[in-house]
Amino acid sequence: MSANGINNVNVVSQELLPTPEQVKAALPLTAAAERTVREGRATLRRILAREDPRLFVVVGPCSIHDAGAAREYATRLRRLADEVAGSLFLIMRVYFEKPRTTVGWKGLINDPFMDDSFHIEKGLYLARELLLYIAELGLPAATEALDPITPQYLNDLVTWTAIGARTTESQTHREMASGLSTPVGFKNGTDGSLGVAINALKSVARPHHFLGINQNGQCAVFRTRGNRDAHVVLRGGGGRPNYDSVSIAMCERELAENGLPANIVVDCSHGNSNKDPALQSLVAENCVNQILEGNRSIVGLMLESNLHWGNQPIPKNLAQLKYGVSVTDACIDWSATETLLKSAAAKMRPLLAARAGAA
Ligand SMILES: O=C[C@H](O)[C@H](O)COP(=O)(O)O
Ligand SMILES: C=C(OP(=O)(O)O)C(=O)O
Repeated sequence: MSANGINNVNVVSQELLPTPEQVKAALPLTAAAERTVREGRATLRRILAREDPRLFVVVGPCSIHDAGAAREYATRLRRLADEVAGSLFLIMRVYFEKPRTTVGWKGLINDPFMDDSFHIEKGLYLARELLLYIAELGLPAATEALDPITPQYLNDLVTWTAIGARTTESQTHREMASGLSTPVGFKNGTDGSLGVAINALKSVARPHHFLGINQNGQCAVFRTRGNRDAHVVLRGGGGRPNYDSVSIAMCERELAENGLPANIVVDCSHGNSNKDPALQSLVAENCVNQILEGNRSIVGLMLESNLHWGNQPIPKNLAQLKYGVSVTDACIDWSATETLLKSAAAKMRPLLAARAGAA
């Protein structure tokens, strides 16, 4: 506490971080990684504009806690992405920041060693290193932007950004997203409310003026153009799913009434599967069937998937951690992921061929 008891009353300590420029100098964007990001974002924009008829799928672990397991997952997903590329555009979920309902492990950046040592500097380097590896594989990455500063360290390696259900209503996150260089998905609220996401879309498309840090780590006023590639992510909530055709039609109507493009991503996990991973494939299948029956607004899906099924609590003795198993929400395993995505791709193929023929 300061001597006068006025400042820093509740602050225990502060330490300086390397600037975004310094972290990027240590782990620079390579030509191969840049190509992945540029092409990935361009593909997404074409999907959002209906110039590419494929469905994009954000698929991967609920959270990254083990960079080695994430690399193995990325290598497998890279191969699968090629196999299904005719119908699906796969983007790996690479989530480093976890918004908690109350408290809990807040992700690899916040506490990379999962032992309450909170080595945030190490977390930033690990996150950038992993994103670089994945981009160099030629696999686009998606992440949640939770802390408004971290995109300055990482966003050049990201293809799609999420704003989570707990922060969609936050002005800080809407402002930050208005300046992001990626397409951005806003989740509906945890109570299932769509209104907060619609308001977010109306806000994020506009210019904003707000505070942030620049690449040199200095405080700066940012003036943004507005993000025109924002869309809603339906994740269910309040005890009810919202991926069914009635919910989708209601969302389409809300978007139209607010002059917003009819672009909807369905998160097959969270409130849409009542956090039961076994239900994710039913949700995905239902959405694909809606598309086959004529739906044109569902442009993307999200799946929580890992090398192995389920989840595990973080043990005190980290040697007891099971490899490739989520430490946050329960995930489907690799074999279920492969089956689900191959089946979705096969079902979509004739439709895309018919649409291509008609064009
Ligand atoms: O996706 C992950 C979780 O649903 C989110 O971080 C909230 O988790 P919690 O309710 O366990 O805190
Ligand atoms: C936290 C997440 O989801 P939501 O914001 O929908 O709860 C997530 O996707 O990791």
